[in-house]
Amino acid sequence: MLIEGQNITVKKETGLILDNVSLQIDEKDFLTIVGPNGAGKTMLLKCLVGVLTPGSGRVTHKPGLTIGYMPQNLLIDPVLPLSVRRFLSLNLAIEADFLTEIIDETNIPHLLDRQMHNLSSGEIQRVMLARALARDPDLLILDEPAQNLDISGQLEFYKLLEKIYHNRQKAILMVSHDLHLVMASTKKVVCLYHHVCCSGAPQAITRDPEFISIFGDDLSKMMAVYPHEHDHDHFNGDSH
Ligand SMILES: Nc1ncnc2c1ncn2[C@@H]1O[C@H](COP(=O)(O)OP(=O)(O)OP(=O)(O)O)[C@@H](O)[C@H]1O
Repeated sequence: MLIEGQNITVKKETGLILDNVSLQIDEKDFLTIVGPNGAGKTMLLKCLVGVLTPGSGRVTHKPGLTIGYMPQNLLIDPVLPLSVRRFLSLNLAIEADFLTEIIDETNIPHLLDRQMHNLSSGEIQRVMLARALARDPDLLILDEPAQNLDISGQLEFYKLLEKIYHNRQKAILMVSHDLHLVMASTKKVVCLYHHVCCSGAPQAITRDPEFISIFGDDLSKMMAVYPHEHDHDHFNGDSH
């Protein structure tokens, strides 16, 4: 077990945001949290990371757990000069060889001398991912990492994430609205709407009545058809 959240409850003046949410992340898990806007996904990640203390409930970390957290938004002061190179090592003691490995893996060597506030959304996400990886985390936590990217940027980012997952064999916990794009790599999906509505393997969850009632039948069908096992080879340019 890497993180165990038990009966996490968060109340704000606006109402009950997390209601008795329990969730466990194990080694090598690839877990994606889905849910409508305002469902409490970011709040749950913050509780699990430990930057927010829930009103009640408990979060337990494996002793010595290292987390690489990639938040939803990075606020960079455009007046303050901050190069990518500097951003990557800010307050971190990293071995040069390891940093170079990560820079290559996330395909950002050409960005090192650029200013953070001049990067495109896709470039920022790769740099943020590199920064999260620089701590050599046991668990990578990403909050809607592809939200500002166009469809090809999303595909590219999730492909990179899948490569990192396979290369490093570390756990990933992610909030994403792009379940159709991460179905193939995600091992488990948790559908959150203030409480855990349903959870399970992505193929199974898309048939769950609670999931369908939240996301609609069309989306569920779209996701359900996306992953399919290949029991045949492709010839003649057939690319399905
Ligand atoms: N500090 C706060 N005080 C009061 N309410 C808050 C606070 N932070 C978040 N909320 C509210 O809690 C609810 C859940 O917010 P959260 O950001 O966790 O949702 P989310 O599921 O991540 O949404 P999205 O998909 O839009 O990012 C929202 O209604 C939000 O307005």
